[in-house]
Amino acid sequence: MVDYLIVPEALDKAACDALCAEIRGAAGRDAGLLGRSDQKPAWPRVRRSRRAEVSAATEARVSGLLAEQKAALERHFGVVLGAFEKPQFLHYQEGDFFVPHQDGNTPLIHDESRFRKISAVIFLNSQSDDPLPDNYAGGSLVLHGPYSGPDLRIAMQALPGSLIAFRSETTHEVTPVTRGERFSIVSWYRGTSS
Ligand SMILES: O=C(O)CCC(=O)C(=O)O
Ligand SMILES: [Fe+2]
Repeated sequence: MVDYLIVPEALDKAACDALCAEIRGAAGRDAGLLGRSDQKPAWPRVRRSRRAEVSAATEARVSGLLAEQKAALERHFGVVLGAFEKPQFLHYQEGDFFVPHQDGNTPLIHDESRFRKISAVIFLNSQSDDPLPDNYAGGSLVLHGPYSGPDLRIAMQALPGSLIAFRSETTHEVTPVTRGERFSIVSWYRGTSS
């Protein structure tokens, strides 16, 4: 079993469309690992996507939304959460991907990521095999089963505006985008001790 929560329509369609347009037009750079900018060259075999620099107003709006969701996530996962990290605004183009990984909260890696308890992803546009200019194919967010059921794979349905939350130690990946552009927002809620 994989423990995850779907919050439908955390953002409405108009807000999603505006965010996609802003991300597409914003300056950006390769998204590093752990959001670090000191990894040069980028890690093209592990992850390929662009992290956009959106306006302060947009970032504040999304941070407000993440703050609003905190209580529901605490209830669902049975954890007490502290602050969340600065949201990242991601743009994947054809061929972009993120290999299977964990975002944090694993005992093996003693870095900043150990403070992450819950990962949140907000989808901003739709995945569909029916080609339309604002949707994409491929680019599935897939959650992997735990040690007790490692073969399990759960592909999340990308409905614009829905927020997906899962424990940060859950292995997950973004499969390569095969058509179009994919837009998402990610952030991580930390525990209370950091
Ligand atoms: O873009 C996504 O759907 C998820 C990205 C991700 O897994 C990450 O940034 O850690
Ligand atoms: Fe991730």
